[in-house]
Amino acid sequence: MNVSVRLPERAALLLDMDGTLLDIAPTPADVVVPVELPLALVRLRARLDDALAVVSGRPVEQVYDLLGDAPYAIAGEHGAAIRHAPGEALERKSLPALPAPWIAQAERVASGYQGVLLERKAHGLVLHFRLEPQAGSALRQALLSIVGDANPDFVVMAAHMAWEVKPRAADKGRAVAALMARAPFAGRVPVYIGDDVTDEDGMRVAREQGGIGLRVQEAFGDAADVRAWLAALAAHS
Ligand SMILES: O=P(O)(O)OC[C@H]1O[C@H](O[C@H]2O[C@H](CO)[C@@H](O)[C@H](O)[C@H]2O)[C@H](O)[C@@H](O)[C@@H]1O
Repeated sequence: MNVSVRLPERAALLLDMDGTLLDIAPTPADVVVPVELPLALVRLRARLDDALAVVSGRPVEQVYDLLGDAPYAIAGEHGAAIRHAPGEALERKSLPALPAPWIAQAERVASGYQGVLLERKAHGLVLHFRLEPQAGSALRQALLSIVGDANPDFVVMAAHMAWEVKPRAADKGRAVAALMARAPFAGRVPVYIGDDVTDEDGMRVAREQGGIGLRVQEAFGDAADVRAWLAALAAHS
């Protein structure tokens, strides 16, 4: 794909991870980080005076394990936790705990399928059905009956071949706002790139702050195209 996206002057890059920087893999543990990616991010980070963040649904620790300090800041669990700078302690939002009976119920649901994975997060859980796609709608119904469709604290959110129970108060829009309020992001033009439902909040806040929100599928094609674009930008740094 011929990508013609131009980075504005004084941009801040806010990048989703799975499906944007990394190709989607059969399971969350199977993702592969191409060797060139951290190198390109490090060069871009220098060009942007450190204003480069990864904003992920994964816990911050997992993003760090995969990308190290290539991104200056990392927002994890859809903004529930933010590491604002390399080596800094995590800033955690005060969020409700996932009720223990929900976890037990979700475990029971997952155990009814061979190919369904239950992923736990500090304030949520995910049922992955990529290995058993036909389970998708039954899993959604099961989670909705566990959580309810109007719970004030938690929501069942669609993700790529997965359903996630997450706190309503954690979203990528709030993560972008929190990042953009501090150095080295403050005063820059946010450019948010993402591919999933959860990324729509990040794109919206980037646009509200005078920046750009780009959907991978429309602006680039796929994650390999995003990486090629980042590598080209880095090469011209
Ligand atoms: O916000 P992101 O960085 O894009 O993270 C979103 C979710 O990514 C992971 O799940 C997704 O990617 C897996 C690996 O490619 C894939 O197997 C799965 O089907 C996708 O849903 C991760 O496991 C979740 O915790 C993230 O919320």
